Amino acid sequence: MTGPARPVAVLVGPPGAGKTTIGRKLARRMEVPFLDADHLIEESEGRSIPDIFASDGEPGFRRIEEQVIGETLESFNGVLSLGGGAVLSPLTRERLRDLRVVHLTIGVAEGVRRSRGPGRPLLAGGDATAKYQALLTERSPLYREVAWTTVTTERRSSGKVVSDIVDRLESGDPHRRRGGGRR
Ligand SMILES: Nc1ncnc2c1ncn2[C@@H]1O[C@H](COP(=O)(O)OP(=O)(O)O)[C@@H](O)[C@H]1O
Ligand SMILES: O=C(O)C1=C[C@@H](OP(=O)(O)O)[C@@H](O)[C@H](O)C1
Ligand SMILES: [Mg+2]
Repeated sequence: MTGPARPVAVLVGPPGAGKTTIGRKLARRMEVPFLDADHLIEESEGRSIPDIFASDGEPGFRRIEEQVIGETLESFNGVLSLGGGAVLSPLTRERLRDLRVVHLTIGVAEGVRRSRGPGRPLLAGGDATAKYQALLTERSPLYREVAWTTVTTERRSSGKVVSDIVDRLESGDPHRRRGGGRR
């Protein structure tokens, strides 16, 4: 008997940590499908993320995000990358419990640098570093709460990061370090 399809891995972490980039490469490496929650939201709404923030505000965006992630987690069997703020929802955190959740980390300076541009309304305007730092302070405990494993992307190529994640998923050991076994 087979249970319901479950995601192979779910990627969480702050903006610019590399969830979308690494998630796509991880899926390719593992030969499973890839989905990005922000893309699913844009598709189902027919609007861009900045447009949704502008017309519905952050609370409106969070409601849509929670619903889209919930639906996807029920049926999807592949790699799913979430948006950086998805873990703010207690219901989403509950739904992530017992899944292979990969927490990608990044330092403030590099995180800010990688998150520049019009696509991320939460960090637009004002002091991006202060905003990013505040966001990390609020969310770091939440990322840690849902994480099965944690991997840094600071000064590391996406290929290396993907290899680490694959090693951990395949061995079932969330603390496995490369070099200690199969490469
Ligand atoms: N390991 C990495 N090293 C350097 N740059 C990266 C790395 N991973 C992602 N990036 C770059 O950082 C930016 C943000 O990546 P993205 O995958 O959109 O992050 P997220 O989805 O976590 O916000 C992109 O320009 C991407 O090319
Ligand atoms: O951190 C956040 O609250 C957000 C992060 C974005 O996704 P990425 O983390 O993929 O940039 C996107 O969901 C939206 O702009 C809100
Ligand atoms: Mg992303």
